[in-house]
Amino acid sequence: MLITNIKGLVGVHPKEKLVLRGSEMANLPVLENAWLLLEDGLIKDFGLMNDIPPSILHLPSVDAEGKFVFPSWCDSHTHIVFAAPREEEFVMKIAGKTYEDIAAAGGGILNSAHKLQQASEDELFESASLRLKDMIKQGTGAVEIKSGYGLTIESELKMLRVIQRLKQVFPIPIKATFLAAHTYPTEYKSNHQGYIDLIINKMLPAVAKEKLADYIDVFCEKGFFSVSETDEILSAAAKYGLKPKIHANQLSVSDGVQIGVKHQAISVDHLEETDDEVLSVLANSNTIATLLPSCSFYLNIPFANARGLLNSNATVALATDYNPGSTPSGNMNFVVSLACIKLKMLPEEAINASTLNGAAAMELSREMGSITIGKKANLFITRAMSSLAFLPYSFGQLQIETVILNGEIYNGWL
Ligand SMILES: N=CN[C@@H](CCC(=O)O)C(=O)O
Ligand SMILES: [Zn+2]
Repeated sequence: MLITNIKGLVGVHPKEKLVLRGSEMANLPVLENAWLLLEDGLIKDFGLMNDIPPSILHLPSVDAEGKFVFPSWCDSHTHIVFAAPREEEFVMKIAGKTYEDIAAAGGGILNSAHKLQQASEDELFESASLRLKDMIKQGTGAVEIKSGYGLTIESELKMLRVIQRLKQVFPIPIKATFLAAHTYPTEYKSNHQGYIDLIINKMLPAVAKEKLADYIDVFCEKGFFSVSETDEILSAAAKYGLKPKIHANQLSVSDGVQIGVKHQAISVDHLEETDDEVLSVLANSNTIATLLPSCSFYLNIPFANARGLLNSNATVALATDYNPGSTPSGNMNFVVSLACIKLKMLPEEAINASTLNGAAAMELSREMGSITIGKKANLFITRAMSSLAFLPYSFGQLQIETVILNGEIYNGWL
């Protein structure tokens, strides 16, 4: 497929650029008045319309006059396998209850776990597929999905098998993360070590045997998993080659970021509570700071200090956190808008954080995240737009006209 007359071909990073940090993130290379050639599911070549080789002019082509072509969004933090939404908690929040109040009253993650334990693998697969299709239509072309609503060995494995089926069926790269350490099941409320032993001695070997996970995650937070409990779980997971991507500093300052960096986490995610120590630990670190501004928006909690992280030369990615409790939305376009409006990221920084750095937060940036020859042809074409900044500016409005996956137009066929 040939795409011609592209007003702006966005994110033409060189092949060797696999992640961007600090001030580099403001550099988003855009080729104006360009063509793009896709072949065998990959990006084959691109250039300026003035120099288009006559030998390719006969190929079937899409005219993108006035439009921008972006690499697909890479959403590196989601929980899209769940049995039921939780809009009753939404109403409780409007009436003044906090996320912690709801969790303490048996709502929250335990509520989702209870419902998921009753659901069949097929039901979970169907509902997660619908969510994933919606995300793809909104421009997402690679995704990470976590377990963590099972909390028993059977149900955690059930969730991970659903993610494995999604991997087999969907035409986009998917990474699976094992998050049994999401909260303590009621029966282990006063026996934390009992649940940790279950994770370490029973769940981890079973997950590893079936090769069901790419990463390990822990919700390191007051009232959930302490820093030393997180340390113990990450050490055990390392024996199975599972690298961490952890939840840290969402509701309070802890040493969650420090413990993640100690274990060479791929990413530490949330960081709504970003103190100076977090900034200095992540400065120049290889661990990516993944920010989830639609979670802050929905829960009315602080927004992460993205500018502080960028000024500290950290590596910042953006993701949705799509889940039924804290972020019932998988729309990366909205995340990019919020990053500009609330995190004060420039459009260029927010787009890099949602493409190349999002891919890096799933160890996918050799194949995804930029318009680079040889990468997967997962991309989208916008409507005609006046400029690049129009996309985040027009928040809540879908500017995507055509989604292309593996070099083919996606029609929501699945
Ligand atoms: N914080 C932990 N996990 C999810 C929320 C889970 C839930 O409320 O169901 C999050 O990332 O926000
Ligand atoms: Zn999360």
